[in-house]
Amino acid sequence: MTPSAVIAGSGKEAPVVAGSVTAGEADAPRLTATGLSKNYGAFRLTDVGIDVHAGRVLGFFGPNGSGKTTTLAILAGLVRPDAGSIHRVAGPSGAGRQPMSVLLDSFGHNPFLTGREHLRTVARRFGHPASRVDEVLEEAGIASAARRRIGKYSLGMRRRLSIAEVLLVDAEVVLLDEPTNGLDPDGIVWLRRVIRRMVAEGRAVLLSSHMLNEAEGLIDDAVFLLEGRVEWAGPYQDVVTAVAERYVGLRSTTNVFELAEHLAARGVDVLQAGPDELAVRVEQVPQARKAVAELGHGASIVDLGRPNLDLVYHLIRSHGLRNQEVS
Ligand SMILES: Nc1ncnc2c1ncn2[C@@H]1O[C@H](COP(=O)(O)OP(=O)(O)OP(=O)(O)O)[C@@H](O)[C@H]1O
Repeated sequence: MTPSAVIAGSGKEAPVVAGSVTAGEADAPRLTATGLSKNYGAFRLTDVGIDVHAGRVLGFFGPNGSGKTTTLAILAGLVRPDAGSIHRVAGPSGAGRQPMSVLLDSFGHNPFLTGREHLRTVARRFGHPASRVDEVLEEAGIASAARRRIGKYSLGMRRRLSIAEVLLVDAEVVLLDEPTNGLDPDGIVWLRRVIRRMVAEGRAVLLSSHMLNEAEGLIDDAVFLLEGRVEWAGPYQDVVTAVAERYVGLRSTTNVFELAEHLAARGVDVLQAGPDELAVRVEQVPQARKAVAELGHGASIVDLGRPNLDLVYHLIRSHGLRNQEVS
C-alpha cells in the first residue's frame, strides 16, 4: 500500500533506522541515507543511498515501479526498511524550521474537513498562527475554496492544498513526490517558483518526478533509480557531461524513425535525441555510418551539445550509465 500524503514534522515518529541528527554547516547535506533496502517479495529496494543538500534540488528519477515512492516513504519514516541508515543534519541554529516536510503522491486528507480546517490543524501542530493559514491558502490559489470540504476538491486543488501544507510546515528538508500531478499550467509555474524560493532560502529539496521538462531547469543533483537500485547519482552537470562524452548526435536526411529501426536491426544502440536527430555511442559511429550508407543516405555526426534530461533519462534507462557500486 502506498502511504498517504503526510507531513513528517518532528521526525520523531520515524521508525529509527540507526537515524541520528547532528548540527551542520550551511551547505552540508541535510539528509543522508545509506544502504536503504526493503524486500516486498516481488520487488526489492537494494542499497539505496541519497544525499539531499541545503540550497540544492535533488532530482529523483526512475521508471514506474522503480522504488521512488518506497524510498521517500522510508525517508519520511512511514515505511520501515529492512536495512540502512538515515542521518539528518540540523541547519544553522536559529532558523526555527521543522526538520522535514513530505508531499507524497497520494492524498491523506480527511474529505470531511474544509481546506482551512485541515491547514489550521497543521498550523496548531507546528505552532503557527491561524493568519499564516490564510496566507498559504492565498498563495496556493485556493483561498476561494477554503471553506469547502476537501472531498469536493478537484485533483489539482488537493495538490495545491498539499503544497500549501508544505509551505505552512516551513521545513529544512522538503521531499516532493510527483508534486506536479494534477496541477494546471499556472500551478506548475507557481510550483517552480515555490521550489526556487525554497532553495534560495537554504532548504534542501528532493523532487521526484516524471515531468522531465519541468524538472530540468530546477535540479542541481540527480539520482536515477532502476529496478530498486541506484544506477547513477551525483551532480546533474556530471551526468550531462558523461552522456555528452559517450554519445554523439546522428542527423540524416532520411526519416529518423526508419533510420533508428534500421540501425537497431544492425546492433547499434540508438536513441531519439531530437525531432530529427538520433544519439549513438561514440564507439559505434563507424557501424552507424555503414548502416546509414546501406540505406543510400548521407548522415552527419553532430555534437549533442548539452543533452537534455529527457535524453539523459532514456539513455540511462535503456543503456545504463552506472556510476554506483553494485553490492
Ligand atoms: N506495501 C507494499 N507491499 C508490497 N509491494 C509494494 C508495497 N509498496 C510498494 N510496493 C511495490 O514496490 C514497487 C515500487 O513501488 P514504488 O511506488 O516505490 O515505485 P515508484 O518508483 O514510486 O513508481 P511510480 O513512478 O509508478 O510512482 C512496486 O512494484 C510496488 O508494487
